[in-house]
This record gives sequence, C-alpha cells and structure tokens, in this order.
Amino acid sequence: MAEKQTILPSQVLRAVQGIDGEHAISDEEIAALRAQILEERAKRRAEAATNPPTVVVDNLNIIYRIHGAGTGRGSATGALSRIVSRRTSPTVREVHAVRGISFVARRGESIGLIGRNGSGKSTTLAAIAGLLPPERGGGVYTDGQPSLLGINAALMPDLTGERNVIVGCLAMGMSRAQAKASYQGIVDFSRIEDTNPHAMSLPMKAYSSGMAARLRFSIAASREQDVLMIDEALATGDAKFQKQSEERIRELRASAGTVFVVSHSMGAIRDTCDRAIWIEAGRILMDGDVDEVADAYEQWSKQG
Ligand SMILES: Nc1ncnc2c1ncn2[C@@H]1O[C@H](COP(=O)(O)OP(=O)(O)OP(=O)(O)O)[C@@H](O)[C@H]1O
Repeated sequence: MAEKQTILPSQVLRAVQGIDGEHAISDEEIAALRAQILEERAKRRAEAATNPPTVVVDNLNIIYRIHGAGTGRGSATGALSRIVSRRTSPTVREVHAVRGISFVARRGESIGLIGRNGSGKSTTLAAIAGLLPPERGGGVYTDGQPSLLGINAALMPDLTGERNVIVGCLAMGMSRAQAKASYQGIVDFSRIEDTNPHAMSLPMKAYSSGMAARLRFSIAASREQDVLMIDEALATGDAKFQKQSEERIRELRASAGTVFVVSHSMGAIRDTCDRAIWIEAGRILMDGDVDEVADAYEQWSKQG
C-alpha cells in the first residue's frame, strides 16, 4: 500500500525557489500545498494563543563572569601579575550575553530560536532550563516543575551510553522502573547500535558528535515533557535521523507541550516550528510567524 507522503514547508519552499531543480510537484500543487501549510499553521497558532503559558521570560539578562580574564596569557602569568600588583582576586570580565529578553510561550507552541553565532540563543535556553541565574530585575517563570532535559544537557563522557540513558531518564524525573522500561525504546530510536552494535557499552567520549547528539535527542524526546528544548540536534544527525526527530517534535508539540528548537538550519526551523524568535546580540529583533521571521533573517544574512 502506498504510504501518504508528507510534504514539509521547506520542501515546498525549495520547490518554489527552484532550488531542488527537478521536482514532481506542479506549480498549482505547490501553491495549494503552501496554502494548506499556512492555513494549518495559522490554525495551530490561533489555538495555542488561547492556551495557558508554559514559559514566561521577563526582562531576562544573563551575564557570564569570566574570572581571571585579561590578566595576561595563561593563568600563571595572571597569578604572577596579581602577586606583583598585590591584587587578591583575579580580574573578572563580563559578557552580557542576553540583554533584556521578554516573551511568553504557550502550550502547543513550537518556537525556533534563530540568530548568528554567539547571539545568545543557547544562553537563553540554558536560562529557561534554570541552568543560569538571571540578573536582578527580571527572570524566567515556568509552569510547574521545570524538568527540562534539553539536547544541550551534558551527558557524562566517562559513563557508558547505557548509564547515561538511565541517568538522563532519572534527571528528567522518571523513577528507576520507568527509566528501565524506557531504555530499549530510547536505544532503538537513537539507532546508535546500527553504527556500532557495542555502542551502548562504550563510554560516551568514544562517540562521534552525531552519535552523542542522537542519544541526547532520544533521551530528551522519550518523555512527554511540558517544555522540550532542542539545541542544534536537527543539524547533527543524518538525513534519516533528522526526519525521524522532526516527526517526534511534531508529535510532542501535538501532545500540547512547548518545544524550543535552536538551529542554524532554516529548513529544520520551518518544518518543526510555527513561531520563530530572532535574537541578535542578546536582544530580540523579531518574534512572530516562522516564515516571516526566517525570511527576514535569511534576507539579512545574505546582505552580510
Ligand atoms: N560559558 C561561557 N562563558 C563566557 N561567555 C560565554 C559562555 N557561553 C557563551 N558565552 C558568550 O555568550 C554569548 C552568547 O553565546 P551563546 O552560546 O548563547 O550564543 P548562540 O547564539 O547559542 O551561538 P551559536 O549559534 O554559536 O551556538 C557569546 O558572546 C558567547 O561568547
């Protein structure tokens, strides 16, 4: 029986732009598909707009403080310079990575965070996950207990893949029994053993970055969470895994959670998100419909 083919927004866009060269879709079909995608997206956004908020980010400021920076090359030089100048504490350099960001995310929303390298996307996610303390005068409020294991959550390099799956599940709030029950599903989803049948018994430091990203994604996506955060996972795996993870993101979104995706792949953002927030130099430049924001960002990026 022929499987119904899912056409994704990025495929339609590529076809519209003629990037794919050959495609089996006529112009009329493209127009109809595009209209359908836009209609579905508008419907989902309208529904989500009345849902309760899951994350409220209010005037969020994050400053990294780098101790010992700017005191000379290397810590020994810094230490010597401090002894000579009789300073007791090393110089602290501040990086104001997120500058007064505010937005509200609701159930059922899938939000792409886009922007150049170093613009503050991962820092914003880490702050939502409660991993970085906001400066005074603002903060992040999440619905209920934020059991957020984003794809950026650190797995432990010295532990085996197997142990990391269990620890990751426990960190997401599962019981030991639930973690054990979820184990095989996570390993199967990750398809890690396709690459190496012994992968799960190897320490994570022996994994390629793609393998590690797959396992992180599989752990994070194994549980229906209120807020799922995915940092760059979609750009790391191979094409098959990308498709599979995009599918899972759509399922999670449909189960009324909130999904945040950080990616430099505008195709992945368009396919998985309805809304996008463009961050530049720690500030929000644009927040709205994914196509409008991604178009503006791509236009701006082209101008250099
Ligand atoms: N641990 C850290 N200590 C000090 N500065 C940091 C740290 N992590 C990030 N930064 C700085 O904060 C700013 C924002 O970084 P962030 O990683 O959030 O950007 P990003 O938009 O996620 O970038 P990319 O697309 O490259 O992943 C950058 O100037 C970066 O150098």
